[in-house]
Amino acid sequence: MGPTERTKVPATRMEDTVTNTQITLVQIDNYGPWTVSPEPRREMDLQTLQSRLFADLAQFIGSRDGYVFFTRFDNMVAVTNGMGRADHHTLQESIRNRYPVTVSLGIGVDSRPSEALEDATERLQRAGSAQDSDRREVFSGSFREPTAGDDLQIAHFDVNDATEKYTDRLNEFDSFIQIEHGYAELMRYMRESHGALSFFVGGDNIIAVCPELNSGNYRDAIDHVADAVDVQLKVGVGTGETPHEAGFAAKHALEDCRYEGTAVEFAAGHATAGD
Ligand SMILES: Nc1nc2c(ncn2[C@@H]2O[C@H](COP(=O)(O)OP(=O)(O)OP(=O)(O)O)[C@@H](O)[C@H]2O)c(=O)[nH]1
Repeated sequence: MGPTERTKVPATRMEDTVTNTQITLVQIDNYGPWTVSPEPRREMDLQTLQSRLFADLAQFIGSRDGYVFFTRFDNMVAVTNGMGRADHHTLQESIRNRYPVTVSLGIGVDSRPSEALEDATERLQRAGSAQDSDRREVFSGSFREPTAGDDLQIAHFDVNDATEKYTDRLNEFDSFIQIEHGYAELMRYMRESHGALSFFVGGDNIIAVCPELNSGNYRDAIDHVADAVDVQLKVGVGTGETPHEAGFAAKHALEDCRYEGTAVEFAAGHATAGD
């Protein structure tokens, strides 16, 4: 099968896979002081720099089948299964060559995404503060073996009928509040219950990097958000060796939800033994 093909599989099959997530924390070095040196810089210039840096990271990491999320822009979280030491060095060098700022990279691997991020973060924190002027371009990581053959699980959540309920009825700010409420509740629940990391990616979409979860876990998450803030979600869940493979399978599973009117669907992003 090609790398972007997928097979729809029952949830029970997904529980047999071994997941391991490699997380890279990208942190702009000494950014706070830079934003006010020698005096405060124009806000839209900072916004331009941040969004261009995110776009460049998305291009670089995406072309290697990884995912990156903008989170707070001065710190960004990437899922980098499939990217090794050399790729990370090239990324750091390329930013240094083209931007007025540099970035530090911490890399961690764990079956729980939150633990992988914790490890990645500790590596940077041990080297000094984000605002130490002499802490630059930290590079510290453990990398997942490319031959490990393990999988990632990525869940693509979407608000049901957001266009009809919000976009076509409410002004943009009130629509945004509704979507943000759903996001805040989901991200907290998934983090606290499962060590999953959920990121708002635009529109009404949230992508979560998850450990091995089953369909009951996802139903509980959806029910929790509906009960807490009255936002109705559906989710496509994908597995694969790279974030792109898993995330692309998740998008197809989400289409299956739309087609079948279900709340949770699973798909595998590559052939598994026995297929
Ligand atoms: N990042 C991202 N955003 C998307 C994607 N698909 C849709 N969107 C965004 O989500 C918005 C709403 O689109 P839909 O989710 O298809 O619309 P909906 O009204 O909620 O309809 P249903 O999802 O079918 O219930 C769009 O305007 C896009 O901004 C996607 O795959 N990725």
